[in-house]
Amino acid sequence: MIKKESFVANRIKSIGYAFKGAILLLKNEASVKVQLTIALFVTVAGFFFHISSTEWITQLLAIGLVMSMEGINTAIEEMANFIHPEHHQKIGLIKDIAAGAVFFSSIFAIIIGLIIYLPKIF
Ligand SMILES: Nc1ncnc2c1ncn2[C@@H]1O[C@H](COP(=O)(O)OP(=O)(O)OP(=O)(O)O)[C@@H](O)[C@H]1O
Repeated sequence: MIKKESFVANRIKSIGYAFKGAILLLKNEASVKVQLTIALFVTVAGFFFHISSTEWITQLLAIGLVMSMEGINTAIEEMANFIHPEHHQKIGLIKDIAAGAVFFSSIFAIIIGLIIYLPKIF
């Protein structure tokens, strides 16, 4: 029983740390702020154009994927700077690869947005 309580308490603590991380990203990362602004914009567009449940799910998945990728990219950048603050070709490569992951998710999120909204606009 004590074990179960500590498990639940630990899970609640972990959610607290994750929430703190999400707030840090939203406060400090310019790209996350831009992504949140775009997310709010397309959410308003979703209500305006009365998109379907499937379109909402796809749109929310795209938003979640891009913002999560950006968070992981930021964590990798922070870790790289901490481990090796000096200029190094390998650090540059690591950062570029992490940024490439964000690029992939962003490109496909844009394509999803075009598939949803282009037929409704034109
Ligand atoms: N320590 C380093 N050694 C070698 N190249 C680096 C180093 N730091 C950054 N670079 C290169 O500069 C690019 C930009 O690095 P930076 O850390 O400013 O990332 P950023 O994408 O501009 O960050 P943010 O997303 O926070 O604006 C990297 O992708 C990498 O090519």
